[in-house]
Amino acid sequence: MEGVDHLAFERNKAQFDVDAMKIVWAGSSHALEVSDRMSRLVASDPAFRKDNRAMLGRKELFKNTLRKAAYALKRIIELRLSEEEASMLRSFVDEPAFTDLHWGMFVPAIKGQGTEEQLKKWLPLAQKMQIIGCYAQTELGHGSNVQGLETTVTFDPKTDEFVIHSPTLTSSKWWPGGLGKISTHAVVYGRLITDGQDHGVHGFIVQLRSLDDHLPLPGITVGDIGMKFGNGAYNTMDNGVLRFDHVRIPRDQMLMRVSRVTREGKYVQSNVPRQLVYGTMVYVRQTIVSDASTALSRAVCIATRYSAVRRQFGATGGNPESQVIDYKTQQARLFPLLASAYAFRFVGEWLKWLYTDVMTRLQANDFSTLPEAHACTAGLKSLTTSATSDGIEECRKLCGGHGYLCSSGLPELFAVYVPTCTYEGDNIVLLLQVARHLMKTISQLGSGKKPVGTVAYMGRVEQLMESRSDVQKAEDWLNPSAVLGAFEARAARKSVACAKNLSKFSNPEEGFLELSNDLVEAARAHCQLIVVSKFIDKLQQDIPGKGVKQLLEVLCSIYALFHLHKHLGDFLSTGCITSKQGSLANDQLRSLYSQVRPNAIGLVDAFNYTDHYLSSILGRYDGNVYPKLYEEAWKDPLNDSVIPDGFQEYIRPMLKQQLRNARL
Ligand SMILES: Cc1cc2nc3c(=O)[nH]c(=O)nc-3n(C[C@H](O)[C@H](O)[C@H](O)COP(=O)(O)OP(=O)(O)OC[C@H]3O[C@@H](n4cnc5c(N)ncnc54)[C@H](O)[C@@H]3O)c2cc1C
Repeated sequence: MEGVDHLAFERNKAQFDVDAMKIVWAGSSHALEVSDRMSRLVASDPAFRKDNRAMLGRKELFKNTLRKAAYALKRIIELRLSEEEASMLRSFVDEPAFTDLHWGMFVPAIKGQGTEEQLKKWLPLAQKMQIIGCYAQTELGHGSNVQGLETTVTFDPKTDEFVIHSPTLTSSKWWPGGLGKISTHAVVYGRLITDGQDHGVHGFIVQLRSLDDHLPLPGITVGDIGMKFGNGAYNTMDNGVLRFDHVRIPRDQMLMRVSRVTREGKYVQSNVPRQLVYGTMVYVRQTIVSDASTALSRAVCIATRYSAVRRQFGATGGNPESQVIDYKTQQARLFPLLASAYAFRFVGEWLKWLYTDVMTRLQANDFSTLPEAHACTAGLKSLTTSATSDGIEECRKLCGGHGYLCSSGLPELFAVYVPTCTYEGDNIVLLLQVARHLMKTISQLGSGKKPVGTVAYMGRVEQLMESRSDVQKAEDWLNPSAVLGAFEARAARKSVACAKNLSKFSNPEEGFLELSNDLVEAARAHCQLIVVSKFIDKLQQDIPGKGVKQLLEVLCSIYALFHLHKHLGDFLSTGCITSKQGSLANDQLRSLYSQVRPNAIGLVDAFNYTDHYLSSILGRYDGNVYPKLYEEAWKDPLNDSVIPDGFQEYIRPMLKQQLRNARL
């Protein structure tokens, strides 16, 4: 039935002001207004259709992406959209494209690493898309280990140029998005060599293709690296391979904000501190954390709506069967993910603040918070993207068999999302960086250096090593200080245990390698503490709207207690809580799930996603799932004919026992 809201009875159960929650989710009334307007603009324009994406061949799929990118830019210009509106519009088009790397990596790299003159020259071209850029760092042989990159960039003082070369097969650039077929330019990372001396890896702006006929420039071999995981998904992106054969670029195309090469070929550090470039990394990782909340909330929205529609078992006395959302096991899998989506939203919001704070301090030559900010963005990127990838897959399972259909929207969402665990820093490598920071923090405690920011709790390490939770009944776990105390003690104790074990090794690096699993766990505990504490901080703010704050408190407790329950071994083995207190936390969780249940649909409606953006029959706003699933099946190309192509040649001979004579 068209026009009927099959989930109206669920929406009526909500005990809070959904519109007010929409504002909290969006970040402000203004952000909600813009995102609502942009998402509707995209949804109502047939040019942005994407429901057929999983069935398109690679070439058609890719061409379609190019058309959408060009059309989006046309609309942005026609409607004179602001930068904020344009970026929202692009995100609602919801198709990975070369533009993501252009805006998300190429432009920020120039902004972060270029001099004033370079900004003046390159940014206007990039902003109008008169040039299209990508970010070419990773090589076939090296990704995580950036210092292992092999591309050479040698200064030639005779011509005042750099010569870029790929000396080995493994030095081929491999993976950069937008590189394969589209980018005209790239920020290329290679080893800078002047006068025979290797100065390590630096960034250079390199033109790859002609701006007239798009052919690769002399000495450049470039192409796409091939199909990737899933249907549709990230195959809309032209991840590329690139080789240089002694390609020459002018000297002023080295990104020279922090170091430069003079006309005479001298390598000099500028008076701009090297740490400034870390600002870009903090920015990029902060957007990845915000995107994690978006991807997870999409999956959760689909799984929650479908769980309210889907009924299995339990029909009694002529009543319908039970909605699967009423099963406690379904709630215990789904609601922590719902809570995580909100938790990641708020930690992402906080990271935005952190980025501005870091930048302000950097401008004032204050680098004191930088190592901490760097470690914390690395850790949060790792934690949120891993949890989101696992969460999307869990949502697919929560939707049973139908979740496996592309029309559920979940397989493509998963396939698009999972590489986030790898790019912008492999998640394990990042946690190891966090662990290094934690170990350094502990080693400096004795020297009187006060830990700042998210490691400030380490300053109370002596007290945290001794503390005991005073939880006596289940409701005590609703007290934020009880939760914080347990998470801080667990994180501190895990780190201290690692530091103690490390000190037994005569060679610290050997110890670090040997203990890396424990170090990763300590880093994870630290990052979970950050998410919990930022959620709690958010709740200290004035949050208007009937029942909004109360529900957020419920979600915050679910996030914390779910992790406490999941990692109970940590909390018990470090002696932060007793097994009785662990079991009280579990009791409290059950009660919290019951409080979410009537509000579940309202809480996912608050994400304010259009059906176009969700692209899921199971997650339709109106809950009209079955007729639409049935309709969708008939659209599959296999159903174009009643008898499939291949029947006469292969199946008929089988049925008629004539395989021996068949031409196979
Ligand atoms: C979809 C996608 C898009 C990408 N886009 C771009 C782009 O636009 N530009 C670009 O330059 N690059 C891009 N990349 C490349 C990406 O940044 C790298 O793949 C990433 O940095 C990981 O490096 P790697 O592939 O070398 O993995 P590896 O480092 O080889 O990882 C392999 C395994 O080794 C483990 N490992 C590695 N080092 C350590 C260690 N020290 N200790 C313990 N374990 C370790 C890892 O955890 C992992 O399990 C993209 C990648 C993907 C998948």
